[in-house]
Amino acid sequence: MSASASSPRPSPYTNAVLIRRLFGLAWRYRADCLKVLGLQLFLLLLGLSGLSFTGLGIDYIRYVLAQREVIGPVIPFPVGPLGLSLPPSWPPLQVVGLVAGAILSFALLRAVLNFSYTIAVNRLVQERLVVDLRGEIYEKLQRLSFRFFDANTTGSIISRVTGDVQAVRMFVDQVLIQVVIMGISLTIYIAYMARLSVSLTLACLATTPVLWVMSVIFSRHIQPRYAANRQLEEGLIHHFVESIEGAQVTKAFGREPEDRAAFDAKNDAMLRQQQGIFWRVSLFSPAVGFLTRVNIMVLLGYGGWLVIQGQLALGAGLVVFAGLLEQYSGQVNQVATLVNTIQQSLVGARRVFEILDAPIEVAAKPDATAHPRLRGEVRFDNIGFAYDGIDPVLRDIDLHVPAGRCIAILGATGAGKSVLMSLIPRFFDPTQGRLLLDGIDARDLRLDDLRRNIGIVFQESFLFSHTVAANIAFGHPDATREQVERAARIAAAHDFIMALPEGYDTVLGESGKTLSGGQRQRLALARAILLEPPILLLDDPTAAIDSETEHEIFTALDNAISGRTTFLVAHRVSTLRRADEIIVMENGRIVQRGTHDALVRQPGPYLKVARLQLIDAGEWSASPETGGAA
Ligand SMILES: Nc1ncnc2c1ncn2[C@@H]1O[C@H](COP(=O)(O)OP(=O)(O)OP(=O)(O)O)[C@@H](O)[C@H]1O
Repeated sequence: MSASASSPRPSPYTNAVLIRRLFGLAWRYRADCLKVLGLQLFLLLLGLSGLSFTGLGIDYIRYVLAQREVIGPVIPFPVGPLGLSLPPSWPPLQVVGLVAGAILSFALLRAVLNFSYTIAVNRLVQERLVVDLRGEIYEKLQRLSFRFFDANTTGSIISRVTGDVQAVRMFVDQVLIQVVIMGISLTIYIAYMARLSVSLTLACLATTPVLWVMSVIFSRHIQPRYAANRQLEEGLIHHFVESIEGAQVTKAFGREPEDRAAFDAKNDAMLRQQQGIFWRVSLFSPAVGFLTRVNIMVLLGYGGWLVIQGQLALGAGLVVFAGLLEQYSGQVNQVATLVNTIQQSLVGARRVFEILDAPIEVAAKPDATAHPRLRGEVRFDNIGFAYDGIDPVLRDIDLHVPAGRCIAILGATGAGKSVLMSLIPRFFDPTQGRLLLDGIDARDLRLDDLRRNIGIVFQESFLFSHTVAANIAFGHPDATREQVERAARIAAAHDFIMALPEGYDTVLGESGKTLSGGQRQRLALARAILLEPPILLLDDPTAAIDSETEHEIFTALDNAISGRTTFLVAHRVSTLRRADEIIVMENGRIVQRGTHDALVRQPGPYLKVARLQLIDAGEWSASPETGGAA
């Protein structure tokens, strides 16, 4: 569900706003649009020329027959458009051949131009507009905060980047260009028909207002259905994504039949909804087609009478008029498709603009100062944070960490440890108080500078489907193989990497799924270490690692950590005691802080945790009050 869709305020995306924005988008490609339009105009002129020559040919044949007194009295020598005259001295067969040759040449030229037109349109929309728009959305998605991704499902985002972008491009090639072409060609057809006979033109086009009324009614009915359709498709993609990601859980619990039934229900709902659209479109198109056929009926009745009365020529008059009316009707028949496409593209455009316009909550100030290298001093100054702006998950956090200190964080699940750490790289901004780095408000630092100074290992690490070496060097692509290996050794990853089929050049499966959880974490550690950042955030990085390997990693990490400001979420006392200071969190507050030795001497949550673990390890020798921990 999109952020704006859930908002009680009316959507800012009215049809007028969307159309204006789409025009703005097309304006960026005006040179290509003009080229496409020019080609279409030329095609139109060629079509008209072919038609005029057909009329001229018929009138010439009629003239020859009249001269030979095969039909009625002698009629004047026919004159073509723009006063063009056929050579009167030529034998009739040659003249007819000349006319046929001209018509053939026009048709050939039209075929070549049609080909160029198709290429030009494809280049405009598929090679430029769609590629640019997808790139813009991708770029925007990278800058959007985590709050956006919490509010929008993966399915919704995927369907916007794929289907909705195509709907936007349809506005350019199938609506905008078509409307201009339609406008120009209908004007030319009407003007040409009116030049032949004003009364016949008025009679034949009498059904046009009915058509416009029908189009407006159709638009009003179909647009909400397309919007609902996109929502249903979004739900379907969301189901797909979740069922692929959660395949293991579904199988483990034997829930495949229920999963299949849930999918079928969504699939059916979408089918029924699409059928609703299909029926409406299927009814509208033939209704438009029928109206345009009525015109032909009028033409034959009234136009035929005008010819018989001698008020209209047969070839250059009635035949050309019939050809023009046919072309006119063909264009008007497109109205059904056009109205349908407009509604689809408006729905798609709204969904694309919702992403492009989504506020970037975490952004650097325009006058943010450059600080390529921080020392690493971190101060939480009376910080509070609430995801929803109402219920705080962090309260009154005051914490000063001088550069180079290691702070371990202990707390029950949901205590706020990860949120606290996520404020340092500004994944979120505090809703109260300030975060200072080297004494500077984090909001005054350039965002990329800030993040390049921080190495992070999350609870669960994401790896890309590149080589092991490329994953370790992700934040420092120019690193040498020696640097990569050194980081891997510190993270206790070198030995298992060397056991992989291609060592450091082994390409990992999707999201690193071919590795165990502990192996993935060690690669993520190596990735963070390689950056040599002044600030390291380690969010329970060894949760998936056995205690022996954890010990191995932390012995090696001691080197990497020393001299860096480190925030380390851990649950094992053996790890916590390595820190310069330990903070204990409960319900979003810091409830205890101090060194391991100090904390085991005072009653409180740390003592409880430490006592249990140290007793288990056989290291607890006396009462805590006397500092009995080993
Ligand atoms: N994206 C989110 N939207 C809303 N609330 C969230 C979100 N992420 C976490 N929370 C809530 O914030 C609180 C703190 O979560 P946090 O992840 O910091 O806990 P934690 O101490 O790191 O726990 P754990 O040890 O289980 O990782 C929890 O109550 C959690 O439900």
